[in-house]
Amino acid sequence: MLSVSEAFQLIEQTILPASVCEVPLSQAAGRVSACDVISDSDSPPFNKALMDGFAIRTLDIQDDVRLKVIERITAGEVPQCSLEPGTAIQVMTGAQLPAGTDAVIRIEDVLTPEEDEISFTIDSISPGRNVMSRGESMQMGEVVVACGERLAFPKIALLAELGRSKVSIIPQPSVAVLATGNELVPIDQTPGPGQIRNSNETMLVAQVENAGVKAVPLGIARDDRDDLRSHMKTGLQSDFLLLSGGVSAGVLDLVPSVLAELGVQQVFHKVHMKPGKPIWFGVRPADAENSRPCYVFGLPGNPVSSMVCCELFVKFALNRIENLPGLPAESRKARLRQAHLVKGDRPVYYPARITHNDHELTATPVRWVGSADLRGASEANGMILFTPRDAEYQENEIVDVWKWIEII
Ligand SMILES: Nc1nc2c(c(=O)[nH]1)N[C@H]1C(S)=C(S)[C@@H](COP(=O)(O)OP(=O)(O)OC[C@H]3O[C@@H](n4cnc5c(N)ncnc54)[C@H](O)[C@@H]3O)O[C@H]1N2
Ligand code: MOO
Repeated sequence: MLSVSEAFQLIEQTILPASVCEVPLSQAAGRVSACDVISDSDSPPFNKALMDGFAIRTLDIQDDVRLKVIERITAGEVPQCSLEPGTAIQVMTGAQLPAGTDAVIRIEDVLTPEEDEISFTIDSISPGRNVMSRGESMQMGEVVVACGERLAFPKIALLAELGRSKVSIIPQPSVAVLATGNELVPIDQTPGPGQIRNSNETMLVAQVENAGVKAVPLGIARDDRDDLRSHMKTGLQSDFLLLSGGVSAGVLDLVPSVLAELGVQQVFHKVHMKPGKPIWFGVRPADAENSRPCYVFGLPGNPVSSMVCCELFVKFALNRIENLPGLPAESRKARLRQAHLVKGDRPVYYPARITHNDHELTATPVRWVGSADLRGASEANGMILFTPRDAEYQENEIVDVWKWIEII
């Protein structure tokens, strides 16, 4: 059976990074930049007042003084006067500092703020006080966004400051999620005898969205060739189709054969891991009707199998199409907080609480009884990899972990 690392290699070889496109900056949040962005200007573009007050030249001032106010400049205005000894220019926050001035006295620090004259004490001034110098924040020629960087709101704001109203990005892949199974009912219904709610669909949509990509739920397909075929046809119009259920050895596990009928070529089926062993992956190549390939994951129906396979393989695939490095590269080292015995011969991706403690990560396995135990896994924010071995894993050993969720 395929190993997890062989499965990663096959996914990497099969998925081609998407072509670059140019979009308005307003549509770029969350996307990956397809090029380096180099600043074409200094920021601020001029020496700038950071407080409402009076611009002065500190060198001219020897003692506590009175100065004559010769001009008033608000943000957006350009200074007209130049400073003479014994004068000051009133400035508002954001205004360009007049030539020859090098500090701003805050209006609160002026002793007698009269219409055209001010007085203040020498200790309220020093060169550069309340001033941001030209280029102090950013210099022309600096790389401010690296190719391959995800554009979160701080970088979007910086690109706006730079006037990049259009940016080159890797487009967001489209993802469809389809649950399969006769036993499933929608989550707003009460299951009848032998039935359960379709929790995997909502879970997978949330997981994909946690990776910064929108996913469209397609509902439930019954374990029936015609119903599977018609639902799958819709899903195959996306860049990714995530299926859950129907990939192991049961009489109604029809997913692989219906996918084959629809021209989806199997890349692998079954990986030596727990949970998630029956995972299926394939591709419907681009053809006359479809300009782009569709990559299909048949995720095992057990909720935690689907969850773990999505965290490992689907997220790796999403990163690959966005031309990003990703899992397994994102594994980290953590100190195990309690002894753990691995049963069986498959590497186990075990749900765990990963926390930051002082200067290191620690990992505590949650109480979990297997791939159908969603309640146990719901206490986890990540997973520990336990590779099989005879000896028990000891408390304080260093293990490989993946954090699923950054904020908890
Ligand atoms: N003879 C064998 N039996 C099984 C094997 C095997 O190798 N040989 N593998 C086991 C493993 S491991 C897993 S995992 C499951 C995966 O099976 P399927 O992908 O075929 O999934 P189903 O049989 O359809 O369902 C399994 C389980 O999950 C529940 N389920 C399915 N869909 C959902 C959903 N959308 N939301 C919530 N729960 C769902 C379903 O009711 C079943 O309880 O197969 C083992 N069997
Ligand atoms: O490996 Mo399965 O995924 O045990 O439930």
